[in-house]
Amino acid sequence: MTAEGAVPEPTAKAGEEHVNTTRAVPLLNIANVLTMSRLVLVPLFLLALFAVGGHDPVWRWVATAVFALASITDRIDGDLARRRGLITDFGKVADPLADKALTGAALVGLSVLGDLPWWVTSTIIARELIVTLLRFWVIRHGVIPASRGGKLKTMLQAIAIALYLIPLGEFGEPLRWTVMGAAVVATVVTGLDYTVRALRLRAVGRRARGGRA
Ligand SMILES: O=P(O)(O)OC[C@H](O)CO
Repeated sequence: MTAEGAVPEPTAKAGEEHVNTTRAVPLLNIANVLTMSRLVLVPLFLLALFAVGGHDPVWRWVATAVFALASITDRIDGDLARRRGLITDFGKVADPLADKALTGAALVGLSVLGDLPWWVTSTIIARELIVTLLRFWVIRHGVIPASRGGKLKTMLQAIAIALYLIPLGEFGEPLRWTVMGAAVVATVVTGLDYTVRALRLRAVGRRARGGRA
């Protein structure tokens, strides 16, 4: 990673990984600042979630509001980066990482409080960890940005988590389970898709380097 990020070649299609980078973009730009602010909101969210034993309705609403605010930055930073030409390699790596920190913290918090089964949390965190490791494994060949499926997965996770955070009582159970079920399926399916993308990118990169790793 260099001191500055870069925008993709004009020929690169949106949502596809690419090897080459060209025009320099300052790292300290509004899109990246928003991405980093998502990370700053994670401890604040956890403080609100665990306040007064973790099941106080008022604090659950506060935790939901902080989580929603952090999730909204995910929409805004991506849009700003695209519209203002602020896409950087740093942003492509940091954006999914910030999302994973937020969703990971929320899932573990909900499981610790006994509100969400651990198998859901473990499945999602295992996928996020594997995809992150894959991204770093192939980084010398290029960056794998978030795909449309990955963005949809993150949105489903955020809605499902919000439904668990909001004190809906037992009435909310069917809705919670439906959305969380869809989020788990999207998480696994997109994880497999990224695995294929990483292997393909590595193969192309190795061929370009004459067979070297
Ligand atoms: O599925 P990933 O790892 O590409 O993550 C997607 C991002 O969270 C979308 O902002």
